[in-house]
Amino acid sequence: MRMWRLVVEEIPQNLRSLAWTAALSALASTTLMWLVDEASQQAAKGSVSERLVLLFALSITLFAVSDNYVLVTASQDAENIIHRLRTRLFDAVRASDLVSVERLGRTRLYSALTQDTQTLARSLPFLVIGVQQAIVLVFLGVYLAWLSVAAFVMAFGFAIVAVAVRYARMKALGQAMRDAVAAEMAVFDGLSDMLDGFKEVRMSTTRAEGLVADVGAASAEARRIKSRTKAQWGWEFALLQAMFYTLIGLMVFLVPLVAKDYADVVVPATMTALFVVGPVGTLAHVTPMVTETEMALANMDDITSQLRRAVELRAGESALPLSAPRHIALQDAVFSYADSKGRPLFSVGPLTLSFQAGEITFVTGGNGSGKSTMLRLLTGLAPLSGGQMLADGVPVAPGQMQAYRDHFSAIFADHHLSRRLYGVGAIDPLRVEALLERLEMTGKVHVADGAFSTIDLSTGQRKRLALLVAELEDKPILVFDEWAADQDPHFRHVFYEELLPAFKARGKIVICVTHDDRWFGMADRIYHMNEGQVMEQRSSVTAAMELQS
Ligand SMILES: Nc1ncnc2c1ncn2[C@@H]1O[C@H](COP(=O)(O)OP(=O)(O)OP(=O)(O)O)[C@@H](O)[C@H]1O
Repeated sequence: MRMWRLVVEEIPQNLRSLAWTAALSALASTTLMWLVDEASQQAAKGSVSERLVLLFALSITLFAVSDNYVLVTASQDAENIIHRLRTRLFDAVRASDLVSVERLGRTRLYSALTQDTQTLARSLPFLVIGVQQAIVLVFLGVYLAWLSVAAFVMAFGFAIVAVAVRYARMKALGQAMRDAVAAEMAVFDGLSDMLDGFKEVRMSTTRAEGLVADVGAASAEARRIKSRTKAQWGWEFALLQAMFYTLIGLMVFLVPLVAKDYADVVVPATMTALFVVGPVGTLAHVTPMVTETEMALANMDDITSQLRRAVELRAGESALPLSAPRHIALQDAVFSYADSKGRPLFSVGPLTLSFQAGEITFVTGGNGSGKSTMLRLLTGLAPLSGGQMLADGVPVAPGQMQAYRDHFSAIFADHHLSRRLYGVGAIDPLRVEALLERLEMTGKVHVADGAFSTIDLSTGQRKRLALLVAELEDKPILVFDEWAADQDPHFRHVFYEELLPAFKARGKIVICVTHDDRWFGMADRIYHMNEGQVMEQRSSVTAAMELQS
């Protein structure tokens, strides 16, 4: 059972104290039941002793204190477990490759981090209570068996049937619950579409209607499945209550037929049966949570292991150092996107390209020709399925991949700008000021406490801030994927004629995906891509000859 394994692995230090306190709390509730029984018998004979009252008060205190400890510890442990699972998931995402993360999709990752962790937070404390109530049942069972074996067989035969029926029903509902989760995911997908594409949705009534209809249908499906399962729960709940009354009936009508002493056996047995009802009800309530928790854990395990598989393929990536290269290249590099069944979709290669320090290389090509895919390979974000990656003429070893990636500052077409300037070390305010001025962003944004004052800016302005971060990072290789496409003509000019040559003069390897043919003359080398293949249109030799002529 995943749940048990998780608890044993994650919170071994509290397991023993939890078990002891749960047993103590169970002992206190059983003592309470026995005291009620004793007190009623004493009351029937005249008066109740003060000792019983004192014991009663002590048992209640013990019960309250131990129950509180169990609940608080279990809830805190649940949060600890969730924190560790989340951190593990973050680490797995971080260490995985881009293709695996894209294949999983945002919706699945979000739902694991929200819905599944919520299920765990809700159910883990209840499951501990379930264990505690099971201990109460054991104590009650011993007491009942001591009173009357017949009463014990009736009560516990009944309890086992009640919990088993509930568990079997929940197992049968497993598929329905999985369908409900799938429908919930479709709702999440629709919500992402609506929020990410809010402008597009707002701009078209028919698009908005289509989207809302789809989300509505998914939500209605989730409602239909959940209502159906809840209707069944309703019936089961009513049946369970009816069974409890039947149990009391058995105690008062059947037990007297087999027990000799009515006052000493039937009354306490009926009382005990009444106390059995609570724990059995709790167990019946908690049992479905086992299925829910197992499903949530299975989903989180599946996601983590999918990501880990990608990590294992590239095990030990961050182990070896790699000094800043002056020359990088792809040699006969091959890569294919694959669908969920592993069938190849778009392929690139074999690609052979090289990039030199102190040179500007442009990569051109039509939409969908494979430029961004080539950049993913060159930057080590997607794994090569053939060929190799060279740094200073030497193949980059698997153990050097992270060190290799760390030499890049890349601004991809879909660049994400964080407000905080992560990983740039100590920030020199004067240098930041100068950079903001150079990027013509003075007065619009400033940097304070390691963060931009705002990133609510235009797309072009955000890309300028990304360039500022790249400047601060001062890495030897710079990659710009259609960076200038979002800039105005004036700043395009600044980019191609001032910023790129400045990077080149500082000995950087500059790689630029661009459609701006007006500035093709600025490149030392131009590669053109077409349907996943590459050809060199201008080498550094031809560029030098062009300059001379
Ligand atoms: N994550 C992905 N999964 C499957 N196929 C993909 C994925 N990303 C891109 N592709 C496919 O790879 C092909 C090349 O895409 P790529 O983004 O590399 O082209 P590009 O030259 O950069 O295009 P553009 O100029 O439009 O940005 C496309 O036909 C696209 O269908």
